[in-house]
Amino acid sequence: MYPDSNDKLVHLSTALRKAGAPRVLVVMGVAGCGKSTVAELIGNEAHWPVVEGDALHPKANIDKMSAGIPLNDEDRQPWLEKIALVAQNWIKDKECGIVTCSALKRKYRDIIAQGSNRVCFLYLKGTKEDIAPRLQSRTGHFMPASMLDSQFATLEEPADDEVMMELDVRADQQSIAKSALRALRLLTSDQDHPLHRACASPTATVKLPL
Ligand SMILES: Nc1ncnc2c1ncn2[C@@H]1O[C@H](COP(=O)(O)OP(=O)(O)OP(=O)(O)O)[C@@H](O)[C@H]1O
Ligand SMILES: O=C(O)[C@H](O)[C@@H](O)[C@H](O)[C@H](O)CO
Repeated sequence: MYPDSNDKLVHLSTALRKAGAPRVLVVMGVAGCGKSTVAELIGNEAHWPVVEGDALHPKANIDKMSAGIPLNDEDRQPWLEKIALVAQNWIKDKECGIVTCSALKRKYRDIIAQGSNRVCFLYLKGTKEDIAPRLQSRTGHFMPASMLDSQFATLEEPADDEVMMELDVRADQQSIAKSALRALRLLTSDQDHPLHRACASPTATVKLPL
């Protein structure tokens, strides 16, 4: 059993527990679930670089989403390939890094991971009711809140045989990031692993969702 089983915010897949500590984190989930926020917090704490996946979209995709039209597989293909390149370059160079990407379908995640079990998806799991208010109150972003239905319709939640960790979006962002990093660190006792660069306090408290 996963050693930190008291932490209700995280759930590790069997594939992740088998694979051990990853080198690349893909923070995934529907629009507005908190990918950029959580990726930045983990990146700051672990001293890993963060790439914002939205910055890799072709302009046509941004225009389409801004107009309230959901992307299709064909639209997403070149974008996913760029994200895959970012992830695979880190692995090839024996580096670590974090990239944000909605990665809504399993076949998208397969494109990114390219069969590597060093790539771990951090899935920010929440319901429409949890996430809609965040999108509605967010300003200055191209993604209209009206797109949330299509995001959920497209979403294929990652399964237990994928290298992934589920995180509960109902918690505050600091707790989510802290829980994720602590769980990842427990996957390796090798203190030279880049996950241990900035060690979190083992007694850090975790705020549970209401
Ligand atoms: N755990 C959280 N609790 C409350 N609010 C949060 C949490 N995480 C993020 N937020 C807020 O929700 C909004 C959406 O977060 P963020 O932009 O990080 O999501 P995202 O998944 O990156 O969105 P997108 O896919 O549209 O780029 C922001 O205003 C952010 O401050
Ligand atoms: O796959 C998709 O439909 C898109 O990538 C979106 O999810 C956005 O990139 C992003 O989340 C912006 O809000």
